Amino acid sequence: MSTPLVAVVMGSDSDWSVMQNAATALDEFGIAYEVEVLSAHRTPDAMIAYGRAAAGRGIRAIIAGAGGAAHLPGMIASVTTLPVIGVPVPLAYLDGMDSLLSIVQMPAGIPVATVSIGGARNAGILAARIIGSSDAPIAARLAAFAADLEQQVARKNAALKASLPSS
Ligand SMILES: Nc1c(C(=O)O)ncn1[C@@H]1O[C@H](COP(=O)(O)O)[C@@H](O)[C@H]1O
Repeated sequence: MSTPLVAVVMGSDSDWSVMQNAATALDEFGIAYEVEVLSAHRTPDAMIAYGRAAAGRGIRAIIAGAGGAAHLPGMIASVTTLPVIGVPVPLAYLDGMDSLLSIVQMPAGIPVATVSIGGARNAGILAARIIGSSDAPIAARLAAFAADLEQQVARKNAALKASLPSS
């Protein structure tokens, strides 16, 4: 197994149904990652130790997802210089708005790159872009991925037009 380059962390195992989409995206780009449940609220000492050690272990980006009072992404960002991508996880109440606002409104100096509510797939792709900025094979896979998306739109556009009565 290759050394993980990305850490996918989450406040609870209950976040996995959302966060697994980040892992799937990383798999698609062939990027090794590790997964960890950590909580700024429930396991503060372990969370800080993990954040402090991550860069030294070769991790290059951290994806952190949490729901509700989502302090995990910001707290992890405060104990590392690695880029941190925050994923607001929607819970039963407030539709994830509480999580989004908890993650996105960071004080200047400690950035968290926040994706959309439930947007773990984009978090995985953004981490791939971070790795790809200094890794030519990953950058090539990202370019091929973007070209494929473009072709998909062209195909759908053609199918839509062909389905119109005037066609
Ligand atoms: N927001 C946080 C943090 C944190 O920010 O440190 N730790 C757990 N949680 C969140 O609590 C929610 C409910 O957790 P449980 O399902 O375990 O009760 C999860 O979405 C988790 O991310």
